[in-house]
Amino acid sequence: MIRFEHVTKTYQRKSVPALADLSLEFERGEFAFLVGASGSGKSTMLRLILKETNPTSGSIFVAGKDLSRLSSWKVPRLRREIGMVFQDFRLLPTKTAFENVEFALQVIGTPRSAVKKLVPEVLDMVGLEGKGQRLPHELSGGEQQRVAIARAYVNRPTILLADEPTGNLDPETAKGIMDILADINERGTTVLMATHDEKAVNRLSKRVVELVDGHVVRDEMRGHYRGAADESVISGAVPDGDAAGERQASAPFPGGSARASDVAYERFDESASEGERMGDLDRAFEETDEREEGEIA
Ligand SMILES: Nc1ncnc2c1ncn2[C@@H]1O[C@H](COP(=O)(O)OP(=O)(O)OP(=O)(O)O)[C@@H](O)[C@H]1O
Repeated sequence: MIRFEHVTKTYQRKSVPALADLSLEFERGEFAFLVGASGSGKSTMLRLILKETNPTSGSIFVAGKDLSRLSSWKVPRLRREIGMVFQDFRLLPTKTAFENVEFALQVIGTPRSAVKKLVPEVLDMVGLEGKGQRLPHELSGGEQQRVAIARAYVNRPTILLADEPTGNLDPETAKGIMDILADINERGTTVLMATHDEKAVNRLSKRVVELVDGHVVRDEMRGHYRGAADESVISGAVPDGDAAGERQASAPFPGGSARASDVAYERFDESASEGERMGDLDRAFEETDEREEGEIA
């Protein structure tokens, strides 16, 4: 369903690759978490799947298509097969919950009769029955994320990508959101979720892929948020060998060895590039202007 073959991605003006020789496959219908420190490459993986940006080298296959061979006019069609959910919801503020979801169908030319049927159905599915006429600011954070999920799922994408969807939510609200994502996965959609939400990962017990500096350091089928190496860091034990030492030095989470200054720099870089990221749904269907990044498409 999604395959990365020796993918390296180096952004312009960066000496270190965001992803380095990454090879990984996600099967149809799978639910996988991407975990790792800020700047480890999780969002870059999601952007590559959406063809928002291109790899520097290597190949990516999504739903049977080699993205490097996908002509630009076919990119919107690719994105129709992929729903996307963000940490900050990205709803259109002047449109109601119903209209936000409706808009996703309108831009792909769905007939009015189908829109009328599908929007209430999906709003019910995410637990928003009776709240379709509310504007985003009249909804709680959890409810806004439900609208965003409804919008991403309304045309039944084969893949749902979620970038820290519970990052702005309290644990109980986050749990509700995770239940919806699990339900969507049960219905056959492949779900890939980048997250720092330890509880969500541990509760669902799905595949966990951990990235450190653009490398996969762990890939477990029924994984937990922290791997065995992280636990040894927390308990103070120092693993033997260079690789283990290096891994520990890059440990993403509390344990005494996370490189706080590096993380801060990465966050700074990210905020600089925030404008390049995918915005509201209307922009999501537009072609990526790779020239802004100075990349060769
Ligand atoms: N558009 C961009 N231009 C330049 N560098 C970028 C861009 N996007 C990401 N990077 C850099 O690529 C690296 C990986 O970033 P990425 O956003 O993929 O990490 P992440 O694991 O998703 O982080 P977070 O958990 O904070 O979302 C970082 O060093 C980051 O600064």
